[in-house]
Amino acid sequence: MSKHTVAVLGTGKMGELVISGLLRSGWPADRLLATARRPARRAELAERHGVRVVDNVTAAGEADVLAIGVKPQDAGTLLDEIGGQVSAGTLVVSLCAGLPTGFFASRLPEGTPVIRVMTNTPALVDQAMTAISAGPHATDEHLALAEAMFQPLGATVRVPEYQQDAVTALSGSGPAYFYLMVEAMIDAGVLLGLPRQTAHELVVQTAIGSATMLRDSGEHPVKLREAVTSPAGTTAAALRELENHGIRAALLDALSAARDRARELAGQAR
Ligand SMILES: NC(=O)C1=CN([C@@H]2O[C@H](COP(=O)(O)OP(=O)(O)OC[C@H]3O[C@@H](n4cnc5c(N)ncnc54)[C@H](OP(=O)(O)O)[C@@H]3O)[C@@H](O)[C@H]2O)C=CC1
Ligand SMILES: O=C(O)[C@@H]1CCC=N1
Repeated sequence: MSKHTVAVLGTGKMGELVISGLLRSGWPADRLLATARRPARRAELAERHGVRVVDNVTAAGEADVLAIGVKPQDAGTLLDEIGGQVSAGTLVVSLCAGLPTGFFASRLPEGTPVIRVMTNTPALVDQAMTAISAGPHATDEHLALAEAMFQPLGATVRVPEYQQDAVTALSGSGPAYFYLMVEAMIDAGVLLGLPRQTAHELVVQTAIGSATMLRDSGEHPVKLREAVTSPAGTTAAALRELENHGIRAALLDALSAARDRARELAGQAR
């Protein structure tokens, strides 16, 4: 795969995760390019990762894989800038929430292959969940290349593009839901009189243990929950309160809102 040159256009949080993950996986730094808007950010990226930071037009002309790391609202402007540099031999990989591959295809030369990817921030620790969809002109070879780029960052799955807004709601935004839960549990521990640091340690290790069991035991979460829930015990008392407060309904509404917001972002992008 190292024969390809990857440029990340708009290297913010996600773009930097892609670059650092590729470097950790052994991708040669001289086959990576980054672009950024602010001079301070450009200098930071060059110093931190040893990659060449160039302007968007240079990157689009030199690289044969363009990873689009800007916010959905900024993608149209970026495509206007680079459109003339892109050829049918360039693979465009969008990291953007909401934007369909057609958004890119309609602004790039006819025949440009486009792939849509939804990854998440645990890429920082090589535990990302990345869903990959083929758009116009993307072949199996292009999908394999996108997979090779994201596999070092964690797990990958191929999904039909129509599922990507739901994926975004579930795993793209998902880390934030878990962090909110952890934050609230730590506060609850403090309310019950535990020192904050102790509460933090207890909750984080419980989250890691629970996640590891979910992944490694092969058991359904219901079974794992039942094993914790003793008759007339403490867990049942807590779960009743969570249900009283509508935790399931809250999650159904929250994820629907995230999915709807992804659609709105697509509608608003120019
Ligand atoms: N954060 C997350 O958990 C996830 C985000 N995504 C998607 O990833 C994309 C990036 O998100 P995220 O990394 O969080 O956002 P960031 O704001 O951290 O990164 C976007 C970067 O793009 C830069 N930028 C904007 N316009 C240009 C341009 N014309 N040329 C060069 N650089 C430009 C911005 O520069 P400046 O800082 O100077 O404004 C910024 O550094 C979004 O489309 C988002 O939907 C997908 C999955 C998860
Ligand atoms: O909040 C967002 O719009 C981005 C996309 C998924 C996670 N963060």
